[in-house]
Amino acid sequence: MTALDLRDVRARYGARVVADHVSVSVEPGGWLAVIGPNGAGKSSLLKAVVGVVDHDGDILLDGVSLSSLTHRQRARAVAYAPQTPQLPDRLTVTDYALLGRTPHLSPLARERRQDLAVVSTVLDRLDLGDLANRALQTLSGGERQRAVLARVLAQESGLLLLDEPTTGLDIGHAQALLDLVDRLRREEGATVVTTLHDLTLSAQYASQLLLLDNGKVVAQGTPAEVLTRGNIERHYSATVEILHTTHGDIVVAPARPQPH
Ligand SMILES: Nc1ncnc2c1ncn2[C@@H]1O[C@H](COP(=O)(O)OP(=O)(O)OP(=O)(O)O)[C@@H](O)[C@H]1O
Repeated sequence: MTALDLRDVRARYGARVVADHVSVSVEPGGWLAVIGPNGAGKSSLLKAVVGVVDHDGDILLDGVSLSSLTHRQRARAVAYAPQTPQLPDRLTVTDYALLGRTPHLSPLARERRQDLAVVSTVLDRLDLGDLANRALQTLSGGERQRAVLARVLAQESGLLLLDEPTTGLDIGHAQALLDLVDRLRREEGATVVTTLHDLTLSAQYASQLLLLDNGKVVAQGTPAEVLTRGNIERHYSATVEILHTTHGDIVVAPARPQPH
C-alpha cells in the first residue's frame, strides 16, 4: 500500500521546464490518470517520479521523500513501464519478465523458485503463458506491450507507473490489461499512475484525472469534473461530445465537425 504525494513538482531537462507546479495526492489503491495533448509533459512527469528526469519540489512515497531512498529501495517501491521501452530482443518473455524480480534478489543471486512462480502467474494473467519461451523479437507489437507489463507486475511494487500502457493494443486486450491493473489496485492495494490518450478509458478506470497542457495543470479532479466538452475542446483543439454508457460511465466521442 503506497500513498503518492507530489508537492509543487517541476520536471525539467536542464533549465527547460516541461511540467510545473504539479501538486496531487494519490491515496493507496488509487488510480491517477495524467492526460493532455502531445508534448504536454505527461511522460516527463512520470519520469520525474521514477527518478530519471530531474525535478524540483517534493515527491513523497508514504510520506518519505523519493530522493532519500537508495536506488534499490526505489526499485522495489516503484515499477515503471516506459512508453517506448528498449527491449533486449533476444531474451525470452520469461527471462525478460524475470528482470522485474531483480530488486528482490540479493546482489549476484540467481532467481529463486518463488520468482519463477511469480512470473508464471503474471504471464498467465496477461494471456502470455503460451509465449513464455518465445524471444521478444518474435512478438507482435501488442504482445511486446504485454511483456513489458509482465516485467512491471512481476516487480510486485506498491506503485505502478504506466506510460500509455494500452498503445498498440486492440480493444479487448486494452480492456483486459486495464482490468488486470484495476484488480491489482482493488485486491492488493497497488497505487496506479498512468498516462492515457484514450480519454474514455481514463474516465472509466481512473479515480482522479490531471490534465496537463504545455506543462501546466489546467484541470484536476474526478473524470466528470475534468472531462468536460469545454476542457477537451480548449486543450486538445478537438470537437467532441460527452456521452454516457448505460452504466453511467463517461464516453468521450470525437464528433466530426459539420461542414458549414
Ligand atoms: N530528453 C529531453 N530533452 C529535452 N526535452 C525533452 C526531452 N524529452 C522530452 N522533452 C520535451 O518535453 C516536453 C514534454 O514531453 P513529454 O514526452 O513529457 O510529453 P507528453 O505529454 O508525454 O507527450 P506525448 O503525448 O506526445 O507522448 C516536450 O516539449 C518534449 O519535446
